[in-house]
Amino acid sequence: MGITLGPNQYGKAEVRLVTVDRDGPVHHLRDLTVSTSLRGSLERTHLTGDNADVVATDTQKNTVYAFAKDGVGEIEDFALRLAEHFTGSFEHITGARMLLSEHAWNRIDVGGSPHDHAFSRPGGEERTTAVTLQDGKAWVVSGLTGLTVLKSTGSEFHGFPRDRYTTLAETDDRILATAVTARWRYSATSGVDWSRSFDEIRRTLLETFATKHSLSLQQTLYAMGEAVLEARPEVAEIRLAMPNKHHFLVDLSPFGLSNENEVFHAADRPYGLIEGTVLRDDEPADAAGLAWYSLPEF
Ligand SMILES: O=c1[nH]c(=O)c2[nH]c(=O)[nH]c2[nH]1
Repeated sequence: MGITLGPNQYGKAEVRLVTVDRDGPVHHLRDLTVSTSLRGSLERTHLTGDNADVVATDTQKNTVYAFAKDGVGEIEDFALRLAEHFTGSFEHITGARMLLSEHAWNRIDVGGSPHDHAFSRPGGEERTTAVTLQDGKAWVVSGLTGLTVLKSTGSEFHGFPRDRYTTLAETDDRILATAVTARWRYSATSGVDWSRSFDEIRRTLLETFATKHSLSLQQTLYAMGEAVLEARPEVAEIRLAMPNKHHFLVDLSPFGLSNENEVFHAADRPYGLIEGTVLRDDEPADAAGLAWYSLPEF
């Protein structure tokens, strides 16, 4: 009984591509996950390890980023462009399957107007509360998780120490993106319009993220907490956990292309994790230890 190679395909799965159309002050953002698969006469690599017919998956990934430089357009058109390129350029590649998904972003509303370069991702967000009642005392710690936001400019990061392990380039213009987890402790457990308070705190967090020019995510975190405490007297203390969802500029120079903050690799992990508490001067940090005990993230 003979053994033979059946149907097969190979490619780069889940290329995380973010593009920013910076033609003017109003930026247009696209966020895609692209998976490429190529099919064809691929017996040689499977049966003998001869890779003469194998378009490396790394090449496929680079092609996705390089093609994005010309603009993505409709995902159907982008997928067709890629498929036609792969099948048209390599003799042994006779088929291509491109799987694309697009992740939606909405403009953040600031003072009733859509912001030029700050976005939030719809969905995935939760409103939370943790009520603790012990020994006759009560605390309400409310919050939100999964508030995913991104600004395509207005963020810098430089001036950090350099040692022999530092490779990060300084930047005066980068994408800043995070998924905010916020928990705030109310100074009272009655007489608060919980719903209105939540809406106003959320709005303040979003507007501050959008409008505060950022020199670090830490600075943005503090500014967001400070703005909430300034605007909402019912809040005694706010804690924020903000992962730095890195967007790395793709080096397109090997392909003879420039990249002026247009094409990014949205990295999944590792991520920076910036956490901090913002509280009032007269509020000792551990005044409500029981309220915070064992809450996720804090
Ligand atoms: O805003 C930032 N804060 C950091 O602490 C940090 N560290 C890093 O590598 N990038 C950044 N960005």
